[in-house]
Amino acid sequence: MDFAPLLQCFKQLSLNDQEHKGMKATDKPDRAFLEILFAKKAKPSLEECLDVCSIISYAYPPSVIPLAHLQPMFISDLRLETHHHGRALYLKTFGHPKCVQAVRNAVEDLKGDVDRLVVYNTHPTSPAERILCTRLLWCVSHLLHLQLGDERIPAVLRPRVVRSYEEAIVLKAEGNAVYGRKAFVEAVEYYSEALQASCTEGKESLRYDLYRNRASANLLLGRFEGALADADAAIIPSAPDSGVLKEATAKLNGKAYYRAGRAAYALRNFPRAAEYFRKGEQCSPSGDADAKQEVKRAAYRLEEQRTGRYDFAAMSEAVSATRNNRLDHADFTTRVEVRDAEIHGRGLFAVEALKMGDLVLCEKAFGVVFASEKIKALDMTVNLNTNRLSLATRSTLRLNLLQKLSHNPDQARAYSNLYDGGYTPRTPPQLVDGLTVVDTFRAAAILEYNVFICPSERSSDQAPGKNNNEDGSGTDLGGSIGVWLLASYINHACNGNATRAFIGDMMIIRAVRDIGAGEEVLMPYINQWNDQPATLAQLKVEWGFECDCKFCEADANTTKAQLERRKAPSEVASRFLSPQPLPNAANIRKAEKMLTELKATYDYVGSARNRPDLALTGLGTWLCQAHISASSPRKVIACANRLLGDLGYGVSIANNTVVIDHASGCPGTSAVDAAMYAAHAHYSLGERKLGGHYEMFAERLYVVMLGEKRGFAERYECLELLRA
Ligand SMILES: C[S@@+](CC[C@H](N)C(=O)[O-])C[C@H]1O[C@@H](n2cnc3c(N)ncnc32)[C@H](O)[C@@H]1O
Repeated sequence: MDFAPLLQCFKQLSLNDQEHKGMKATDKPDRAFLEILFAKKAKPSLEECLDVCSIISYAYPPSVIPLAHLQPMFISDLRLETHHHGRALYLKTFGHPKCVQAVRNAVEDLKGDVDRLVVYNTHPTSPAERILCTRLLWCVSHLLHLQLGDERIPAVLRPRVVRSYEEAIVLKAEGNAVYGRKAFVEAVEYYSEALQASCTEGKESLRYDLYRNRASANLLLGRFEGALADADAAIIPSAPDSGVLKEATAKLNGKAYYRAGRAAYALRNFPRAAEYFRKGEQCSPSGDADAKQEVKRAAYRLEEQRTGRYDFAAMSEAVSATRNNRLDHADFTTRVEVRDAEIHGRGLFAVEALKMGDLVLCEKAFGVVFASEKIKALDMTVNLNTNRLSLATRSTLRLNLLQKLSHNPDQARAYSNLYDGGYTPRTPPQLVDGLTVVDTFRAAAILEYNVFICPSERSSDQAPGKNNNEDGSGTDLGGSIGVWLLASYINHACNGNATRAFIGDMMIIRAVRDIGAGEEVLMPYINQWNDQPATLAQLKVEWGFECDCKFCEADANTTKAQLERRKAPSEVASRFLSPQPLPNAANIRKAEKMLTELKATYDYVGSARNRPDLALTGLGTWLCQAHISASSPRKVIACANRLLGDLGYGVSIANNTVVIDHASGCPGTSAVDAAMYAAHAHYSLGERKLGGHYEMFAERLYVVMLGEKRGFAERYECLELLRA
């Protein structure tokens, strides 16, 4: 579908709006109208319903000036299409919030003037009440939500400030009540208010309770950095030496350590998590069972992190058994590091020598949205800055990430280090008035250069040989999609030395050939290496660069006359293969002739010179299969070796040993198939050792491409009989 006209239309609308820049709005709603519009149970208006598209407007930098230094302003000062830099607008909501794409409510300012406030970039699953509820006060510059007791609230709007210990107790009880109803955002607010109040000397136990409770609510909201800080603050440093009080303190500390451990675990700080869980375990005389379990779990993660040893079969099984593709595993990153790259900006480099098939990196998604997940429809996002339009999953991922970043400043900083396509100005995430200010425009730009498409469950589900759009490459229109922080530093090469596969939200990157210590890790962003024009066009459009790898260089050196000569035999071969012809002698002769003609149009196929086209590998594969049908194992072996050669894998056999040089191979199902045809032909001739060498190579390549062995035995089951 061509979205260009739609995009153009949005751009034009935005330009039209610019004509009113600096003017005062003349069509402001009055209070009576707003009271009806935001009455309890009021239906969304037609205008609100038509707002089915989120528009990322022309970018402007976020406000990073603390509230104390902003000049107050009023609704009457607002001007159309104008960013009121350096100003703050204090508003109080007075309607019932509605959530239609964005969250809306009626607001009034200090003079009693009214208007509608619409907040975008909220998560689609957050109820409107959480975002613009009636008991909140807002300052609008960037949106800063002020607690009721906040002294920055102008006196006229300021509600009574809770100061006494007794009031703090009431607030804590209210917090607990809303927590019980799973209203965790509100619970955090109550606990925070109570914390402002409960500063009375000698009442510290209330503070510990409040921090501990807030840690729990923050944990459930995914605000892990806040949860960790709260849980830390909830740890009671000194306890009486003995007696009931000692026991009670240990119990409370056990809870605090447990929550701190869970937050650290969620932040993937496994050593720290393990430490907290261990301390939690020690708080109970018989050893807390939950904490014990968590100590064990953290130990597994530490082991994965240290050794890179994962039980991929079990991970894959877990995805099927639980239907949960968000896996609980650590990252393995010790074999690589980020450095300045020759090709472009930063890249990822091997810090030790790696062999073909070795794990380069295994990483859990920083953020991911699976197509299979029920997404409350956010239909479309149009980015006027990058001229891109994204659908369901990508829009949801953007909102998820914004939530994660704005509540976890350290994670926001890690995300903000990723490539942003040269976005300016580069405002780093920073804490202003206790909030992490995230430049949402830049965050969206970063997303566009760093997303990977992933399969719904795992790479091995894909039917091998099919170039379906679930291989972690290419453009998506609503498919599963995610961001992997470290993998994002990997630069592209069509003939890269690594490739990626997925199990759930874990990205598994393996070496497709040996990689020297200090060598840059490169992988193809798009895996359709046999369609060069499409690949290059996509790289240009999506990632903004032209590839100059060895393949592309060879392609660029291919003359027009050569391409012209290749066109006809390539088309003839494609027609011959679709539908697959009968494997009789006449067709075999025909295929051999076509293959010779096609190969004559290449200077040199394989060995990283020219990428072999689909017709060529198709003919090679068909010939192997035809000779299997004709029970001609020697011919199968010859054809399989030729196909492997055309794919860049040099095969040599000496002293009853097969050596496959994979230094310049094009990894793919065709190569795995070819090796397996050769393996089974040798088995059928009783040459078990030679067959075994081919099979080992095939299996290794299969795991490189799909991340695990699952499906390998089934795929080659029919050939298996020959080995017996
Ligand atoms: C996911 S980032 C890779 C990391 C990036 N080089 C960095 O400095 O953070 C993707 C961007 O890297 C650049 N890039 C990747 N591979 C490249 C290549 N082969 N040639 C030129 N630029 C490349 C492009 O600008 C692309 O949009």
